[in-house]
Amino acid sequence: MNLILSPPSITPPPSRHSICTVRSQSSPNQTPIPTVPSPSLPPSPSAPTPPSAIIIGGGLSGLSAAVHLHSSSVPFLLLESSDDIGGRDRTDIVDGFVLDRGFQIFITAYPHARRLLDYQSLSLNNFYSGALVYCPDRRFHLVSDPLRHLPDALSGLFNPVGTLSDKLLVGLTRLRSLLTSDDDILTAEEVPVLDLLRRSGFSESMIDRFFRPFFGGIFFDTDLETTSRLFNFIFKCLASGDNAVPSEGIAAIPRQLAGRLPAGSVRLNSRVESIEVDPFGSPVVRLEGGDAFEAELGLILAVEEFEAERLLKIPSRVGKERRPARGTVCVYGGANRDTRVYFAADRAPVSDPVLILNGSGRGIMNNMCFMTNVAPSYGPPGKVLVSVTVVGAREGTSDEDLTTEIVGELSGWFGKGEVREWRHLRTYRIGFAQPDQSPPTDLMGRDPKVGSRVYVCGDYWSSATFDGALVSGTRAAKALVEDRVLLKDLKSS
Ligand SMILES: Cc1cc2nc3c(=O)[nH]c(=O)nc-3n(C[C@H](O)[C@H](O)[C@H](O)COP(=O)(O)OP(=O)(O)OC[C@H]3O[C@@H](n4cnc5c(N)ncnc54)[C@H](O)[C@@H]3O)c2cc1C
Repeated sequence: MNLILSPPSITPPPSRHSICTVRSQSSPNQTPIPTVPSPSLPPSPSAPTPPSAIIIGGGLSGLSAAVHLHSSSVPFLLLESSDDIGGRDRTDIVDGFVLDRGFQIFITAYPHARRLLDYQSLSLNNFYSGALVYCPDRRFHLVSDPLRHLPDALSGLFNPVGTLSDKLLVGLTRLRSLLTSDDDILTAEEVPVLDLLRRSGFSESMIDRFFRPFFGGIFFDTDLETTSRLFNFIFKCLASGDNAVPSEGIAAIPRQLAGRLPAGSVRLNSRVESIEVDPFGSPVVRLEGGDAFEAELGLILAVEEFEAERLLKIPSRVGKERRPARGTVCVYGGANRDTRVYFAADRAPVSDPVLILNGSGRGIMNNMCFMTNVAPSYGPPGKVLVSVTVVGAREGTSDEDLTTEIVGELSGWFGKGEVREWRHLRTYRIGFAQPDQSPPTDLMGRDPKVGSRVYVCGDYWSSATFDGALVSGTRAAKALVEDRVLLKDLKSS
């Protein structure tokens, strides 16, 4: 059944029987889950529970929706298919090293994150404001934020990472972004980042040595096809905040949100197989295995774009041309691909907490970093965590070949003797890192309400950033709460 009903209407649902627990069809020993029966499930007479909203997906968007519902006293159940919350923001501990599932940087100036998260308890560790660029001359050159590292910026004015005028242009772009409101940035006329940079007057060497690896690493898009709106938004956030990682890894962010939720409101290992609508007009979600939950108060779909399309049975970008996916990422909705390789070393050849970019035009590494320079907690005492990012999942290359290639490149950068002792820890291949964000985009966020009591959120619904995911989840939950208030008013009038 197609769940996208247009236009959405708010009508009081017919009165119904009492709420009951669902009967598990798959595992009789499982603890009963509070819900109401779907049309095909006979109502159980036991354990009446109050009606609730359902959230599908425990990534940042689902969790921020959950936090808002909870603060609005709307009971809910969050269903997450995997074995933990966090979605794309998860962290593993391997041999005492803290490994984020893909290199991720949290920008403290993200406007919604600022309001929602408690930064102090995340114990953030900042990166150097700038980057070290490995250039075609086989040497490292520093690009620095002049407002935070003036002496470094001055001494780098004539280095080969772009021209003097490029460096002045960076300052100008920084100033312009700070003077423009977020709304204006997110709704401005848009072009691909590459066009914007060329039109702005940046030289090809500045683009190739700095912007391509830097923003290409952020968007997993070294062709720089991503929208200029997102570029300007990120540029502004970088100019007004810090790049950081929590001491306990990126998963500390979703964990903080989950920590605010009532006990029992999150159910893991619960993959939603389908969504239906019951005779009362309530969405009913059915899990793999047969359990069903009625979303009497509303359903918030907080899954990846391709999964939302599967569950809603329609393309999410209705009325918009479907953009070709990059590389072989088409199966995931035009998302970019990302591969991460971690190495462990006894000492880091660079001691600063700086991101290192591959501006040489050679090799497969896009950027790398000695994570323990940024956050010592990322490694056991006396050890260094090295992380390397390659844009694209490189599916045709085995882990072993990839590691050999990267070790060869690192040896060229730092010397064979330095790299010889590094030990491979783990490789993450992430087929779906981010949705395609090339123009046309709607980064202000689309209307989360897509049907009667059905709301959608997720990074693809606004911007593929932590902030975009968080803000879209809050918006979906707000829409659900507002509809409930309207519904109450209608009932009482
Ligand atoms: C490697 C990598 C690096 C990144 N770096 C940055 C960065 O530096 N800065 C930045 O701002 N952003 C970054 N991002 C983007 C950011 O992580 C995402 O935009 C954000 O986490 C998306 O959150 P979400 O809730 O929209 O989706 P997700 O995190 O994908 O959450 C969706 C959840 O739904 C669950 N789910 C799916 N289907 C079902 C189902 N049928 N039933 C139940 N549950 C289901 C999934 O298991 C998942 O937990 C990065 C992403 C990756 C992968």
